[in-house]
Amino acid sequence: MESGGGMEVWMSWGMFWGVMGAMGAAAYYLLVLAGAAERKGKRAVDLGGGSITREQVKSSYQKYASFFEKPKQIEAKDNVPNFVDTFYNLVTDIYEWGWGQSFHFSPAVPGRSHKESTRIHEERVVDLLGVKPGQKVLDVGCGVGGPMRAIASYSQSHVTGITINDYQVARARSHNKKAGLDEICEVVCGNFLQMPFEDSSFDGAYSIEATCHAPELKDVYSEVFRVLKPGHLYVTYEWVTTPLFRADNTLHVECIHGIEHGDALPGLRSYKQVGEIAKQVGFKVLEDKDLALPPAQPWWTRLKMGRLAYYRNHLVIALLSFLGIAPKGVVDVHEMLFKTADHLTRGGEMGIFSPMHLLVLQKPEECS
Ligand SMILES: C=C(CC[C@@H](C)[C@H]1CC[C@H]2C3=CC[C@H]4[C@H](C)[C@@H](O)CC[C@]4(C)[C@H]3CC[C@]12C)C(C)C
Ligand SMILES: C[S@@+](CC[C@H](N)C(=O)[O-])C[C@H]1O[C@@H](n2cnc3c(N)ncnc32)[C@H](O)[C@@H]1O
Repeated sequence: MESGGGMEVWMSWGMFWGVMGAMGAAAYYLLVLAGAAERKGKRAVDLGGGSITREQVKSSYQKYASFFEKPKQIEAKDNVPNFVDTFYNLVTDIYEWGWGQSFHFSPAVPGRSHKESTRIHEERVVDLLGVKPGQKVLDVGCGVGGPMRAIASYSQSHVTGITINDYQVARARSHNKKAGLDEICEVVCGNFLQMPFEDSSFDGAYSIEATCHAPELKDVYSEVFRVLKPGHLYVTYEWVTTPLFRADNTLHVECIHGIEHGDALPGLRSYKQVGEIAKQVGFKVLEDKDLALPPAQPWWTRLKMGRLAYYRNHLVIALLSFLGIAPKGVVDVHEMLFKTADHLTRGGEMGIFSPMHLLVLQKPEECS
């Protein structure tokens, strides 16, 4: 009897430590190892609220969400840069953790990884701009500088990036230094609607999925026009609705509103509008086409394939938040991203939305 009882105790202790060990390993995997698209970059335990204090994350998220309540504050033009800055405080860490240092989409390239496809989409900008080593290039809305580093090392040009978010400036500078590119990559905190640069001072300019945040596209295009040297080029990848979008189709409208809500957009423009605005500003339009159209492979497959990982990420974030490691509001922010991933995927599948409408624009030579 006694020895049987001893055996039971021994077995239950064994099971206890076994379960504890398994839980510890699972927690280590979830919290430390898993989920980082860039393994050496952000880790789940480092997720924060950008320049916002931990305590303010929840209220900042609520403030962000309230912009879309009626009457929509997002419609007041002057509020937009501030609202976009708040958005990037909330999402920058999650983007880096779950996507990488390039905050944009790219067409899937058969046989290539996401990282390689991203790089190909970025290097295409250099090929289109035709910039030479040592020339000065402007990155309009640079994020944490993934594209800037790829473009600078591919072209050996000097790239200056501008972003409204000072947390991104710090992240981008730190990444530039780590990559040994800080001599040719510079980052400035500022508003691309009023840029702190001299007239006609850049040999080339580009924007990747950034100008969609401008309340008036003509304001940012006019600024790029001003700072670009005459005869030189501006390449932009625009978020637009495509010719398949129907304003009288409820499904389409809901999908586009979902994209606007989860991505801090004051209102998506149509593919037609972007080219027209460029012309109004004075640019010569050299190319105007949707890079998402076949034969390009779908850009949204990466988003769709990630679904399982997003559930795991949600679990990790909820756990970290419960343990007081991640700020409370991060769960809400992640949920918002979760929903927007769905809207973006549906927009891609229905063919009503593109995040890569290409414009190659030239400032006329006679403009001095
Ligand atoms: C150009 C913009 C951003 C484009 C993309 C970089 C981001 C758009 C949606 C983001 C994401 C959605 C789902 C997230 C997921 C739930 C999370 O677990 C991990 C991060 C995501 C994959 C996240 C990553 C970045 C996006 C793909 C806009 C804002 C103009
Ligand atoms: C989706 S991110 C893209 C970043 C980068 N182009 C990339 O592909 O990684 C959009 C960027 O535009 C910047 N942005 C939005 N509105 C801005 C404004 N008014 N002035 C300066 N930057 C702005 C954001 O801060 C962010 O860095």
